[in-house]
Amino acid sequence: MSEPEAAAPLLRILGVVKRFGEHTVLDGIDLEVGRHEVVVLIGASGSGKSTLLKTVNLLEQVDDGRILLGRADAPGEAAEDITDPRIDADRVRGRIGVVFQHYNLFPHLRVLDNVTLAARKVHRAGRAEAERTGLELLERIGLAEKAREYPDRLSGGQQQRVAIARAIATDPDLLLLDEITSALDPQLVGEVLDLVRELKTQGSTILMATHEMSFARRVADRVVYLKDGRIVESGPPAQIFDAPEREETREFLSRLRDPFS
Ligand SMILES: Nc1ncnc2c1ncn2[C@@H]1O[C@H](COP(=O)(O)OP(=O)(O)OP(=O)(O)O)[C@@H](O)[C@H]1O
Repeated sequence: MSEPEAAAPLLRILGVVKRFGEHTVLDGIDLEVGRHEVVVLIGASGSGKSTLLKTVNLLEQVDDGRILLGRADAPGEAAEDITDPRIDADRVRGRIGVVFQHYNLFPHLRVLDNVTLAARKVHRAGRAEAERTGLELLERIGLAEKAREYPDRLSGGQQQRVAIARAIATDPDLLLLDEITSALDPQLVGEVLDLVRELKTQGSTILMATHEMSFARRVADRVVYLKDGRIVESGPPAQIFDAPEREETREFLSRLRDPFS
């Protein structure tokens, strides 16, 4: 499918359905993520947030619908149907940076090598070039002095920032962040939040899932409330958190203990 207009969204999720056996986990999801937009998925445990991110990253195959991914650096170029079964999944994954709840850094590799590994594999960058870029990235996230350390010498928040640096080292078109703060002590959440906000300022396009409403409020351009695999409501944080239009959204938020501090 061709997307000639410069303003075409970077990501278009069109009627996506995902079933596990009899259980329909994504029930016709339509969602667009604009260039440089930060879209945050919220919803109860089991509502389908992670599964949606996994369909975009091709870790799960859709049962119906399509997902189109454009190029960040070439807005006029045709978006690619990444759900086309003939697609090279590894190549598509190389266009998408992913960070999960658990940082998944390689414990036997120093911080710098963790950051450069993907860049070297995906882009076949030489060691010297990858290290230069890796050090710049570590500088950007304020961890240059940890470049030669092993991950277990870093706090959880620092490890998660390294995982984010690793995800952006390949200069991906899209970043997927799945519950990246839920394994962190509350006092470490702020430093990860600051980094995500910085990425946003620098123009990254981000689709993320979180249970932390304060995080969603502070970083999202748009918040999407998912319930039972359907989008109930989507809008700017002020709408969703202060004046939700749907009763179901209001009920979900009122059940949460997080007071959006
Ligand atoms: N591989 C799988 N096989 C079978 N069922 C699955 C699989 N992965 C997810 N599910 C089910 O799909 C539903 C949605 O799960 P998902 O992890 O997407 O929810 P979530 O909103 O991300 O939840 P949480 O907030 O707890 O991470 C759940 O009922 C889950 O048990």
